[in-house]
Amino acid sequence: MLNVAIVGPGLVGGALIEQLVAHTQSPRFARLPIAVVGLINSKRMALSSTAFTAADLAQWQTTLLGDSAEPADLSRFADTLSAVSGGATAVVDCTSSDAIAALYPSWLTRGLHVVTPNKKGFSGEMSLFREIERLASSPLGPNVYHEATVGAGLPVLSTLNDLVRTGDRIIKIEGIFSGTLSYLFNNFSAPGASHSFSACVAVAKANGYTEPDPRDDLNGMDVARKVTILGRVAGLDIGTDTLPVENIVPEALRGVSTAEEFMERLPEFDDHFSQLNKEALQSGSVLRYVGFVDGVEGQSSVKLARYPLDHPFASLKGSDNIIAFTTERFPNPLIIQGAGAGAAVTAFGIFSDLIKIAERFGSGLADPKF
Ligand SMILES: NC(=O)C1=CN([C@@H]2O[C@H](COP(=O)(O)OP(=O)(O)OC[C@H]3O[C@@H](n4cnc5c(N)ncnc54)[C@H](OP(=O)(O)O)[C@@H]3O)[C@@H](O)[C@H]2O)C=CC1
Ligand SMILES: N[C@@H](CC=O)C(=O)O
Ligand code: NA
Repeated sequence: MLNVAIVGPGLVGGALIEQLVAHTQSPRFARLPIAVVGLINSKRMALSSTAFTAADLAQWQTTLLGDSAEPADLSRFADTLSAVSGGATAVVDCTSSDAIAALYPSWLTRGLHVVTPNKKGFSGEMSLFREIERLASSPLGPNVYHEATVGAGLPVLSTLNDLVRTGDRIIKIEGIFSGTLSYLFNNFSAPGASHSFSACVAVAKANGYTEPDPRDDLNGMDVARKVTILGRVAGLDIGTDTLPVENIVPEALRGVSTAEEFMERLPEFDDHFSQLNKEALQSGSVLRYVGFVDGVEGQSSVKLARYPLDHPFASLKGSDNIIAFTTERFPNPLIIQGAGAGAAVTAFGIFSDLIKIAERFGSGLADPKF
């Protein structure tokens, strides 16, 4: 049995719970049993010594967290999880919190596996990244998987890891790494497109593509974090503090205090973005927000660029990401493309990581008991 505890069940964590419930109810997956044993948000927590029932999980907001009398206490949450006997236990961090990412070493030290779509632990302080890597490197010790941190559920990090571990040399990785910015520019910057910039941002937010605070997408930091993660997995000493990052948030909007105020005031700047777009279209190009990992010259960057209409980046659809790996073995790049944001595809990436752990550690083991 693989026991799963979810920190921060929001949009993505909620979709994961739905997928896990469908899994537990399907006889096809009986060989890979997964049980949800804990949930915690910033206010409350719920833990079960025998795994939550599918009926309770179907209404987790009310039945499990809403009705729980237990205040959130991350330290007691981890203590209880590490006392589970029977099976392996994975903590899934579905927050975007730096403070939660800083707890991964303590969870790993207690033998808890970590799976997460949260980019902070892998793109923040290099010392934290290295500590996580060190603790996850012991052959029989706990695992860390974070496929959903880049390209949501697309198999980007598993592919990169396989290239690196089999001795290929990464020359460059370039692409469109943000579902939000892909959706935004695919719909805003195309011949004949008539949507305003702010309206496209509002739809990306409503579709669940943006970060909890959409300024993290528009200021380039979300893409910078992904470029950092790719670079570090490829073995580069790279960080968001030194990476050149183009922030497309207009100067006058950078100081607003809340995400709500930012969204309210964004339409004031539609003319500014229309002008940028007009200039690109007049030169036979479209605008696309791109990231670039340079494995050779150390010139990685994140920026808004113009691409001619016949370039593959110019014809992307929806929230698609496109990631092109140029390596010694793949001088014509190995390309991965598909939806790079949204709750269901992100939860799929987390779930597929959990299945890897269940295959290695969980099957055939006893049911959970605290
Ligand atoms: N949306 C997408 O397409 C993708 C998202 N991701 C990543 O997935 C993660 C989750 O995103 P999303 O689901 O949209 O975010 P949400 O804001 O919907 O959910 C985040 C949850 O985290 C909880 N939380 C915040 N701080 C804490 C804390 N200190 N302790 C416990 N719980 C906490 C919040 O709880 P409360 O309500 O109590 O504050 C909330 O339920 C982010 O890291 C994001 O970058 C990655 C790939 C794609
Ligand atoms: N906000 C991000 C979500 C996934 O990482 C994006 O738009 O790509
Ligand atoms: Na991915």
